[in-house]
Amino acid sequence: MTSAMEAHGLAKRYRRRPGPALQDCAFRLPAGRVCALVGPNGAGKSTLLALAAGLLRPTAGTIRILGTDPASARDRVAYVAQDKPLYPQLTIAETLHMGRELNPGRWDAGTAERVVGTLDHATRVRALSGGQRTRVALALALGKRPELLLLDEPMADLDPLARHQLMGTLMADAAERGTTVVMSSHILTELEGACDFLLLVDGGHIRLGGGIDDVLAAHTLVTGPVGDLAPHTVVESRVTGRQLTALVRHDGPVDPTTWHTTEPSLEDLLLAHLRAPDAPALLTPSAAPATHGTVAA
Ligand SMILES: Nc1ncnc2c1ncn2[C@@H]1O[C@H](COP(=O)(O)OP(=O)(O)OP(=O)(O)O)[C@@H](O)[C@H]1O
Repeated sequence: MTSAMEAHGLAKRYRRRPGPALQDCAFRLPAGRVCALVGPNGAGKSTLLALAAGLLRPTAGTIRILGTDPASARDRVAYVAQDKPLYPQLTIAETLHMGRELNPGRWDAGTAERVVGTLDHATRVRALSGGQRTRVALALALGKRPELLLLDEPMADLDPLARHQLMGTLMADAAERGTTVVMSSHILTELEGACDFLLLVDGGHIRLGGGIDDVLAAHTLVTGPVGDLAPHTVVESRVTGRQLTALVRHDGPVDPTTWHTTEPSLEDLLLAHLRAPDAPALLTPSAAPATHGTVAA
């Protein structure tokens, strides 16, 4: 399957920042997936999205977008940055007109209008609330009919109803067109139902990558007496009295006579990894980049 995004040894260092914001990132996002990009504040999520959009250049390594370099893919990619840059003096109608002019042959006026919803098209962008601006920025992005949609905390300033409605529009549109979506967010409930792929970035590194079902299936929540969990890899463990609770990456079945096991939720998985920064990284096969000399089909 073709890759929407593929990184090898990707690093980004900012001039006024002592350490790199991203370091040694290698992963692959297959085309057609809806990817949750998660990680704590300052992890490097926005940096990764800006590199993918071609707005930043890597300090080291490469990032390929839709099989080419980010600058060459720009027509096929839409990016909604956290600060949603729009022209404040334009009206909504003029902004949508600009979208049509900038995307000849691609522009989907119907989708853009649907995302704008009931907002008065004569209103200037500077008179819109933060959430209303988000609508207009998303309308520009979806109207472009991108093959890859990069969204940096897109729903953060929307009210719950608008968020629910816009997520519905976004996901229906992506499913219909087979758009690849990468969406960063701190709201796990927002991501859990919508996304089928996961990238966890922490401290500038990719900690987890792969189909959400595959990543979850690689882990087990274990409770039982304090003891040795070998040969399983313990991501995080806590002891309360004589009881041990652990998230493990299992190596074969976990002994049911000693341990009580349950499947972790996405939240269990992410929190355990964030609390245990030294746990080894995991990329499932679908997230592993092509090795040198092979080409991802
Ligand atoms: N233009 C810049 N100059 C210097 N340092 C920067 C710049 N942009 C980001 N950084 C730093 O790079 C690191 C990664 O930032 P980034 O914005 O990518 O994180 P993030 O995961 O998107 O965070 P958040 O969840 O808070 O939005 C942070 O330590 C940040 O301070």
